[in-house]
Amino acid sequence: MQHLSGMDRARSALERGERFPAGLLPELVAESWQRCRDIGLDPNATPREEVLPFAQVRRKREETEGLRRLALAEMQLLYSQIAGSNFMIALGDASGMVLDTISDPVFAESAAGRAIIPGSRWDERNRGTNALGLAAMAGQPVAIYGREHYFASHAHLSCMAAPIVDSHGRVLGLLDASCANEARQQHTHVLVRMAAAQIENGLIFQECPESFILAFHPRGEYLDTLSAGLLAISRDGVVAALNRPGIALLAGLPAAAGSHFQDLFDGDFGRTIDTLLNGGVAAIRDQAGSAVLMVCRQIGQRRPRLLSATTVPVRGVSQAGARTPDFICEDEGLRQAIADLPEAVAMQMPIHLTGETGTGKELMARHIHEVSGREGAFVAVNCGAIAEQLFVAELFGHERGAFTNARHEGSAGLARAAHKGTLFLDEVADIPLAAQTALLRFLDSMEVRAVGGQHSHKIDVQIVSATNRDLRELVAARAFRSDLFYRLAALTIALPPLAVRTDFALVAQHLVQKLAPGTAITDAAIALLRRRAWPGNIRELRSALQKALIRGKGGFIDEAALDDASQERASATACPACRQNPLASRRCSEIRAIFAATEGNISATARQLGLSRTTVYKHVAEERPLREEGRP
Ligand SMILES: Nc1ncnc2c1ncn2[C@@H]1O[C@H](COP(=O)(O)OP(=O)(O)OP(=O)(O)O)[C@@H](O)[C@H]1O
Repeated sequence: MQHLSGMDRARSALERGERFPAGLLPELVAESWQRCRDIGLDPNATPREEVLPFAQVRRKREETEGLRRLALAEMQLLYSQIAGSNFMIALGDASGMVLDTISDPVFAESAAGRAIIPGSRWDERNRGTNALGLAAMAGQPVAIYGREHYFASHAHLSCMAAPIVDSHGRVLGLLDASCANEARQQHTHVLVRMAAAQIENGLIFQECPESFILAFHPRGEYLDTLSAGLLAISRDGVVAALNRPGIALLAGLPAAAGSHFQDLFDGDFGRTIDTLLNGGVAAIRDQAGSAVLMVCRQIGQRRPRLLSATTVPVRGVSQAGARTPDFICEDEGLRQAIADLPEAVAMQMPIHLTGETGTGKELMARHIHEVSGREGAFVAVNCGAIAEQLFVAELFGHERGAFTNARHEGSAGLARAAHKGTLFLDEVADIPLAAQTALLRFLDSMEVRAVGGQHSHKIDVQIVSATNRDLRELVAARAFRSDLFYRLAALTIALPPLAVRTDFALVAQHLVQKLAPGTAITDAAIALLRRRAWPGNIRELRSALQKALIRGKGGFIDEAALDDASQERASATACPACRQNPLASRRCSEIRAIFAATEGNISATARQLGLSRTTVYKHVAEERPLREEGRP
């Protein structure tokens, strides 16, 4: 007989409507299954995917503004801690409605990722047993692994949620990390709980600017940790707020807002504050007789002021920026295109980069220099910016007074400056014809002779060139020497336009971290940006994000922080077949917006979204006329 695991037995009891044998499931899960069954949910049915209208999401976001600002900063940090493991971090309101998500792009594209969106409701009645819904109901951290989810269709997920609670014990919101079941990591649960605790502490600072904030713990080395009790207290010694560890440490005492310092601690409030304000650590006893050490974390201000996001103590936000390398290259096509780089640079093959403006040609050239490990300098020459008559002298140098306007002391030239390094010839299509011959001669011999000089110098450089023009066309028009073209383009790498890059989300995330380390950008904001056309490519995205950072005053970028150009694209409508279903229509409008952004290119849309061309076609079929390329 086949051996059945505890979970198999529990699920089979669930499906047959029988009692769940004791001990097979965590108690919270068994109770939740029972409630779901009692309200008639069928575990094998498709869960109700209720998504509330955006106006409601916006209202909720406004109500929870302070919480959201802190939470998004923490979510961004969590994102950087667990990045690369196929997961999503969501902020929910107290009822389990999703307000914002930040996710790994792989998860965002999965069916679950597309279901956990702002406005989606994850309460038990809608989605059966799940971490967000259960944490909302139980008011405590909950992890639901795989088949513990009530609905069989959620069995591939693992979710961990922790409530964010104020000092009255009210649940203010929920933090959730969801991932593919096989990718789950034990420490994620701990990280989520820590992040929730960090937000709770942040809220105390944010909401009590006039109070002293005191940290206490029986052991000094814990005063700086999340285990420390935090106590916000007025100048008169009245407690304004306490965090959860504080309540736990003072168990049995009236540890709540409204109590007086002396109800909790055996010591004079004024004298204790004096010690603390002198930078000291106060060693006192609580009223139950336990010794604690206490320090002051905030001196209350006399008048209230608005705390800006930066004054709220948020844990090591700059780490997020440090983690990210400068060069993002997760686009599959681009990765393939650069797969041969190490061999090419080992053989010192000239590499030619093509791509529209702002697609990252110069950064790629720098990356090539890095890959080559060459010890010399990276020297960039903007070929379009040097006057024709000076080109050869600038590149190869000149002797003293070799020509009118020659620098008095002469110059070794840019090519020699790149000796043992990389010479990057940007805008190479603009090299004057006469200079092309000199360049070709140099590439053949790797020898440089300065204008007016007698001697040649052998140099050792890696050549990288770039242009956003079509060199082949220039060759055909005889504006560029064909032999030079072939010499330069031993290996050609084409940088894709931003609109078709499959790693768009990572590029956006990265740019935000470069511009403002630790600042969160939500999935919804990235989805809107992704739908836009980007003629200026990554450079244009960078300035759009810069503007969003200025507009989004909360220290994060969400949909509202984006400019009108981004919002307009959001209104792309779904196809007639999808219009009735909120989730389907959201996905469909995304497909249609990207289709528009890529100028009706079905392959590019499919590639960017990881869909088949047939699927894309289904959603855009009535958008005639399709381009040649656009036929499925
Ligand atoms: N792969 C990438 N990852 C992260 N940032 C990038 C990437 N590629 C480019 N950028 C950023 O985009 C901006 C434009 O890049 P870059 O100057 O390299 O483009 P370009 O193609 O050389 O532009 P142009 O043709 O106009 O000279 C820069 O701020 C750069 O740091």
